[in-house]
Amino acid sequence: MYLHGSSKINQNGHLEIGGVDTLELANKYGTPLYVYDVELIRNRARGFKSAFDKANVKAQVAYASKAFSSVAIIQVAHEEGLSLDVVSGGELYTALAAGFPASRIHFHGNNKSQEELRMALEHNIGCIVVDNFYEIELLNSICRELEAKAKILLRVTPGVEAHTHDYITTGQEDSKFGFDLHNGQVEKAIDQVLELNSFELLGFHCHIGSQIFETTGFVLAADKIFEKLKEWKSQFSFVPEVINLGGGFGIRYTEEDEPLEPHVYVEKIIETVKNKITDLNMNMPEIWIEPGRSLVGDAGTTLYTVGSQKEIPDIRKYLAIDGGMSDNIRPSLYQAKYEAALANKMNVKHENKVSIAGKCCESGDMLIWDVPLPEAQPGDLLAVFCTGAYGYSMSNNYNRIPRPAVVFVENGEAGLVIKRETLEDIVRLDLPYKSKVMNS
Ligand SMILES: Cc1ncc(COP(=O)(O)O)c(C=O)c1O
Ligand SMILES: N[C@@H](CCCC[NH3+])C(=O)O
Repeated sequence: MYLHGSSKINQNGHLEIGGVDTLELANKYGTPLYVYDVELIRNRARGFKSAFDKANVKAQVAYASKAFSSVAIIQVAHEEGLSLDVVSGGELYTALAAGFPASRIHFHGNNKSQEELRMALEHNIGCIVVDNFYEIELLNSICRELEAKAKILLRVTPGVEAHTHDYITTGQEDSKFGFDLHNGQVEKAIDQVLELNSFELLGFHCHIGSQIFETTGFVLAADKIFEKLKEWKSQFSFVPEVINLGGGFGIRYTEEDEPLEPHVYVEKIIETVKNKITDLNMNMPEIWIEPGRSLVGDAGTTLYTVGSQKEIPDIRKYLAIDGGMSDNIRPSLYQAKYEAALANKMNVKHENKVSIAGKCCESGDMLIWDVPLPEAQPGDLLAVFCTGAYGYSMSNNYNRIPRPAVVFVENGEAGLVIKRETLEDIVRLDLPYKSKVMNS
């Protein structure tokens, strides 16, 4: 059994995270419960940051808050000196509510609304990552109205796509994001933004995919961008201050995954950029990266209470838990794989294969197929590991199931950071039809 970060088996044979017994957590806060190992998040953040510091390279490590956004995690990101990537007014609002410095917030998205762009400008955020021609027009008109100047990166699509273990390079990448690097779109965008007073162009951004286990894709993407920088230097007399190579660094969900340490990705990126600038006789740009999953993914564990079981002789045993695709949609959406254990029976051999079913009214609501566990009883506590990224952030109220609570643990202490939704919350936004008709 692989235990991440500070997780261990304690004297009672229970799973302990951050020095806290998970049974105590389940008793106190109920299940399903997301538990985050804060020390592990801090270590990951320091792994990325210190690799830049050691090389004496100016950098920003921006936490991609889509992986898990809440006031508390953003406060931790701030404490660790990270920057922040947001992709919506909601994520931006959360960041501001957490007191995150606006100057270190970067705003992404392929269809930012007028309201979102206005909010970003009014708070004078650090950078808007402009995605398309419509956004150039829209942002320009809002900048004029507010008499503001926007610091921007242009998002480019380099034609490198990571498929976790390998890469394809395509002439013209089929992506909804960014300006294509190969068909003149980027040149047209640079030309437009350099002409307009509304913009201060800092540089370029690209993101090649997620859950990537090698450095090859980042090197390929940097190669392609730097090839172009040479042309743009003579064409526009423009040399970027910032190159943002996105996120996508992989983590270990199961034994099939073999991620690299954060510093390995960073060192390779620095080496590549340094070689390129020497070739081009250019100053070293600031390097920005945007890890999401690799900061919070394996720091998250979901605790569930075991309920019903169904055995189909010679076929399969189903074990149902008190959550499912409403709190973790990744298995249904991406056939994502996870490992699990019975948190109250950690020293009992995990050797009976069972399949973990959620409680939603959907046959596809299966969390894990064929996972080895001890003989389980109703009331046992199931821990599903590595659920910290895109778990809570993609949770939903399917079947009107309230979303779980979230707890942070560190140094033997636990703190509730997101309350469990209640049944009252479920109907909070509902209005009776008849009275609405009568009142209107
Ligand atoms: C633009 C951008 N930056 C950063 C990320 C974070 O990716 P990950 O969570 O894989 O690090 C994503 C998501 O894939 C993204 O689209
Ligand atoms: N939500 C995806 C990753 C999306 C990355 C954001 N662009 C996942 O859970 O793996």
